[in-house]
Amino acid sequence: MDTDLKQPQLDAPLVVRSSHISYWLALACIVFTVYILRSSRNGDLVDAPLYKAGRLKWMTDAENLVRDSYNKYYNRVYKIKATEGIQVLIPPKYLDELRNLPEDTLSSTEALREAMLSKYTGFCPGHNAELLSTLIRTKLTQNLARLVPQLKGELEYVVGTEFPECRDWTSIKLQPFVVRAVARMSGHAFVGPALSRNEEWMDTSINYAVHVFLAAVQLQFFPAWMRPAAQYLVPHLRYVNRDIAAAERMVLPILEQRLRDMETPGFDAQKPDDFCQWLLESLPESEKADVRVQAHLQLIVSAAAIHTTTNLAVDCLFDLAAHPDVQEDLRQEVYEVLECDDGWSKKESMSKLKKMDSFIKEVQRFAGNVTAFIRKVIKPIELSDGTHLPTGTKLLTPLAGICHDGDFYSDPETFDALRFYRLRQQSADDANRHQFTTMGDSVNMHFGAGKHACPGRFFAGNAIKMMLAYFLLNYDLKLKDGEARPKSMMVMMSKTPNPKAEILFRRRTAAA
Ligand code: HEM
Repeated sequence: MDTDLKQPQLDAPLVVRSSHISYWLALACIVFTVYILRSSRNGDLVDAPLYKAGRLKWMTDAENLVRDSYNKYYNRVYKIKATEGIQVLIPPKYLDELRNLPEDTLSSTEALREAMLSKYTGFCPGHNAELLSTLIRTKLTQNLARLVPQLKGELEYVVGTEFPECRDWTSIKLQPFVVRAVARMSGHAFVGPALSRNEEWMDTSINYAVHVFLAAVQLQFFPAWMRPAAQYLVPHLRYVNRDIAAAERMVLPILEQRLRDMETPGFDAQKPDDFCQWLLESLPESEKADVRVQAHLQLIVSAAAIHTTTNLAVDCLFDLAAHPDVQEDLRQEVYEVLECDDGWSKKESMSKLKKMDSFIKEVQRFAGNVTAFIRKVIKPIELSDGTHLPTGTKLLTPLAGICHDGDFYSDPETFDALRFYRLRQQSADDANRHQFTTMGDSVNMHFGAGKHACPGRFFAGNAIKMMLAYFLLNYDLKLKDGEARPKSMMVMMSKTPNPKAEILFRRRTAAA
């Protein structure tokens, strides 16, 4: 039986449906093709070998090119000329020299501003960037255990209202459902329950990132000198502005209510525990009540959280469907940790899901992004091998190559769900070193490195574990007959699960 998800909300005009996404991706590809066929005049001042591949190939096959170039120039600094001009690829052995350089020497913010054309798209948290990361790292991460029952409630609600019953095996297009589930769960933690179930908020928080990305792609089509005028020709910039206006309109009453409540005696004892409240307590006095600041930061945090977490959750569900034996193993662990002895309400439960943690990390090794550590050189840098990186150089690490390097992973081409679980058994140090959220070496780069490493990875890890646990307890999963695990899609350097791919679900109680 093939069933499309029951999603009345998809009729709302602001939602980017998966067919629309395909349309815009196709448009983006055409625009980019024209762009890359124009000759690039990017400076090429770094003395390192250039890996040659057609720029069109970079648009569709970047993963294989990164892996091939990594192996070809093993342990050496090299250059590629991809869709964004010349970029310098840094192998793991040089990352220790770079990861902790100050922002005024090697900048993550500048690299992001350039890639997202923030001058036009407005996509940048600006002077509140550090505050944003600090609040995620402290308030959100410290509250994870307390948030579990609330997020579980959101998950049950979204499954109850939008997921088919699946009495028998039912084919489900997964990505459109998961993105809404993740948006609800994150919305609860970010903007609070009053807005997290509001359809317009859902649409806006999901679509803002897509609109920014597509606006940046369209703007790239024009040379820099034309952009001040060309910005008015870019339809997605209008959508971005519309998202911002909608967010401000929706956040305003929440903000006003909070400000009134904060004047009420006894408010502290029952104050809401969400990003909106933490911002109110931490923003500079002049910005606390400024709805433009609050709404913009809410959109930025949603953009950072929703699609990244969705992609990995979808990939995990695809891999569960492809590996029924892993389903059984993980289901048993979930049952023991969460279902017995009221585990859902215990602080340490999510970290006790060690097999699942290993599985998610292994899925990310195969399906995660192909590059990481996007940086721009602000002051010239000299690497220990003598390579000179002048001001303006754009850096990346070849993550897809690192993830399949036999020096770092035994039998690297084999998907081994319990690989990191076993490594964790080796010693107390290893128990910490091989967790999904662990960083600090030059190999675990899926969450970046150094000061700008992803502060939201603990929240993402928890949300994904909850979702997998919920599906394992309540459903069996399998691939459609005769089909292989759905392949990821490459859009320039970004890798995403196929938004149209379907797998089969059957409710376990119905099957029993
Ligand atoms: C599986 C899910 C996620 C992945 C793969 C991911 C990945 C990343 C990566 C690669 C970076 C750049 C790090 C660097 O360049 O060093 C980053 C930055 C960031 N992420 Fe995540 N992320 C995820 C989920 C989240 C979530 C759930 C949040 C919010 C709760 C979040 C908030 C941020 C923020 C604010 C930054 C910017 C940090 C800074 O520049 O200081 N991310 N993320």
